Amino acid sequence: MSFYPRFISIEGIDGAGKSTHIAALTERLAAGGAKVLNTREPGGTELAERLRELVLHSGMDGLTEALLVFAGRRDHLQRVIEPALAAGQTVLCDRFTDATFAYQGAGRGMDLQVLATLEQWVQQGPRGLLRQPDLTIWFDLPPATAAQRRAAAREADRFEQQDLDFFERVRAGYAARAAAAPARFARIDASGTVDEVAAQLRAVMEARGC
Ligand SMILES: Nc1ncnc2c1ncn2[C@@H]1O[C@H](COP(=O)(O)OP(=O)(O)OP(=O)(O)O)[C@@H](O)[C@H]1O
Ligand SMILES: Cc1cn([C@H]2C[C@H](O)[C@@H](COP(=O)(O)O)O2)c(=O)[nH]c1=O
Repeated sequence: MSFYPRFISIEGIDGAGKSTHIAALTERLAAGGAKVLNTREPGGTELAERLRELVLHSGMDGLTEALLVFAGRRDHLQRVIEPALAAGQTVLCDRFTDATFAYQGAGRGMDLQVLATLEQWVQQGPRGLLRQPDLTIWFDLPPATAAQRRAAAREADRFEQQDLDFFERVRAGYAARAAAAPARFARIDASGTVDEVAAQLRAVMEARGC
């Protein structure tokens, strides 16, 4: 059974093309009558944006990264995401917890059970339910292609400086999360042209009634 998704996350390895399509996705949702809140992780609140700066630019191990992104997520959920959902808004979030399982879990080798415990603690929603996106759009791209696109676009942060093996593991981490939650995940083959990727995205949204 499918239902109108109000909490939507966008995922993929760095350079997969998420940012390129978020504005059009926002417009589509708004044209359908949704009041859209655009946000991102790490980040989304003043505190979480400060943690983002540390995670992206200061040296630390995988556990420290995970603790900081989950601390930021807690603040983000409490101050921004839960109030927006309670007010009937649609939340469009550039990355959420699947990124932690992919980057800190698969990429850095953090124990997935530890991440699952942190996820349970941090994402307790109303009535004790685990807060998860209703829909996760995964832009899937081979790491070599993503690296070429990034190189042409901008200066690399701590994650973007990682080698192709790291991004192969991160990609596999996303694939594992998608396999574990097939109803929530929609995979987009991001290797085509911008127009081809946009057409896939439209098809995903149509299939979800958006
Ligand atoms: N389908 C495409 N074909 C070729 N280039 C693309 C395509 N989609 C995006 N790009 C380009 O690739 C670069 C990375 O795209 P974008 O910034 O949208 O990725 P991203 O997933 O948001 O990355 P990050 O998560 O690291 O911020 C940009 O220069 C963008 O113009
Ligand atoms: C949420 C989250 C993110 N990351 C990493 C993934 C990216 O390399 C950066 C964010 O950069 P973007 O350009 O905004 O996509 O942070 C992570 O390692 N763990 C997380 O939970």
